[in-house]
Amino acid sequence: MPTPTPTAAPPVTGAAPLLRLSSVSKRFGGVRALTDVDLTVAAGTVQGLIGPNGAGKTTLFDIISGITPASEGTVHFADHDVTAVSATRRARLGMRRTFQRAQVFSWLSVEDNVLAGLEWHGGGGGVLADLLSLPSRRTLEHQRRERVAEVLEWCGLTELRKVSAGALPLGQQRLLELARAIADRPRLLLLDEPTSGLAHAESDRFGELVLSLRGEGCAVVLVEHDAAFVMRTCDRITVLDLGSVLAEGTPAEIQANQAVRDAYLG
Ligand SMILES: Nc1ncnc2c1ncn2[C@@H]1O[C@H](COP(=O)(O)OP(=O)(O)OP(=O)(O)O)[C@@H](O)[C@H]1O
Repeated sequence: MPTPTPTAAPPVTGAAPLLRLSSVSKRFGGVRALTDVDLTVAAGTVQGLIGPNGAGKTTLFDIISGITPASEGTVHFADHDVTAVSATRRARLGMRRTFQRAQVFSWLSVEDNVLAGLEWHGGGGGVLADLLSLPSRRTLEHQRRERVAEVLEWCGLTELRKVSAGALPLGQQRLLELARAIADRPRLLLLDEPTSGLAHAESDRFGELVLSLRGEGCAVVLVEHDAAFVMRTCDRITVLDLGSVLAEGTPAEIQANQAVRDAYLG
């Protein structure tokens, strides 16, 4: 069956902020990695985060996802103050993240990788329900399998579903990581250098999938070094330099910003 081409829907406008960072700073000993960073991301929009090496992008991602605590400032997500909330709890609220180095369970099949993205809600009755194969458990299992099939089709991975994830080339591992991240319909997706190491066609496809997610109301924040990808995929862009926000605006505004050109785009 041919893979359906995801349609790039327009951004959802007028939405309340889903993610809001206020005056976030981060120190590592004597190193100031971030200083007074504000960031607001609405549902159904794609926000790019760019800046030179060492600007603080990864640190900001770590703070948003809860891997690293901020030294100062607050993080609000989905109407909750999550500043002091664990990464696991943030994930339960609907936050998902991919990493600079694609992280897949290499020993599992492609479809089991995506299934793993759904498993963590628990099995509706636990081990006992499994042992007794209760109808509620069978229904849940069926729904999960259906969702996995849907996501694999959407990411163009259906024909590879039985293949070990570790045997996939990088481009398909990135798609698989995305498939696992979106299986549970996240509200916010954080993508760390999603096109790194991808061929042009793969990166184009990745961009289409991101725009399609946006059309479904998912907010996406992406750190990316490929400026062309950022310009065509993002609704708004935040430029970090030396740990501070240098500029924020639409791709056109960022492209025309002289300070940004000097510091980053050249
Ligand atoms: N765990 C740490 N301990 C000490 N310093 C750190 C730590 N993590 C990051 N830094 C420093 O914080 C600053 C920001 O680093 P960060 O990795 O967030 O930048 P980046 O924009 O993601 O860079 P790149 O584009 O190279 O990935 C750098 O000066 C870095 O050396």
